[in-house]
Amino acid sequence: MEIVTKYFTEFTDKQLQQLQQLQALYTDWNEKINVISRKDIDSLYEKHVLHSLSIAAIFDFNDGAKILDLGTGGGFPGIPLAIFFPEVHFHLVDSIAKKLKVVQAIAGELGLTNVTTQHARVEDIKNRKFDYVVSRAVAPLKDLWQWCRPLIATQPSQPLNHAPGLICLKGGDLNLEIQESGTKPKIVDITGLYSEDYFKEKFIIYVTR
Ligand SMILES: C[S@@+](CC[C@H](N)C(=O)[O-])C[C@H]1O[C@@H](n2cnc3c(N)ncnc32)[C@H](O)[C@@H]1O
Repeated sequence: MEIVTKYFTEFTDKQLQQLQQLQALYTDWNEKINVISRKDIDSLYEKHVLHSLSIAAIFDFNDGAKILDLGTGGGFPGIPLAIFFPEVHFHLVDSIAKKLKVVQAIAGELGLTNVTTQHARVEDIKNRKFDYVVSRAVAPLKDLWQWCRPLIATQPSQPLNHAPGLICLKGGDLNLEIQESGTKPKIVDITGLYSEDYFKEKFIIYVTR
């Protein structure tokens, strides 16, 4: 938890309480339904919460913005971002129902009223538009962009701080993946955001139309 407040200092008491609750909630739920690898549970705040919040360090989402978390798994990056941005709406989607059961329960126990969930393959979602799609560790950029492009608003409901698009967390050498995606993303190296080794060669990839 201290590792989060070392870098993010503007939390309200309510947000701090929600962040504090995460360790116990994930530990409990993970014993019933495995959503986080056992070795990662001990580094929940570093590898999952801080990594998810790197999006908040770069993007200042407007109140009222609508965000889809594609392949949220156990709720990353969606849950930490929903804590950080209580006025932004997060729709957390995954193709595995039991993972969403955990996410729904955790969002409920945290009292997050800005989170909804949907059990679906994202490419099957029709007639919905979002200002942004966020995603971590789900698929190659080519697939992510193909799946989410139809879901990204061309006419956002309000002026946005950043153009609508896909914002994904990725690591390692991404040259080939980006080349194969046919996109020209903005690449933000987040290594310098935090001093922990885990963040070496970690990037935010931002694709707009
Ligand atoms: C490796 S997990 C990552 C989970 C989470 N984003 C994280 O970083 O901890 C990938 C997740 O993406 C989901 N997924 C993969 N393809 C998907 C699709 N087409 N639509 C919805 N969910 C998908 C899987 O079910 C799985 O839960």
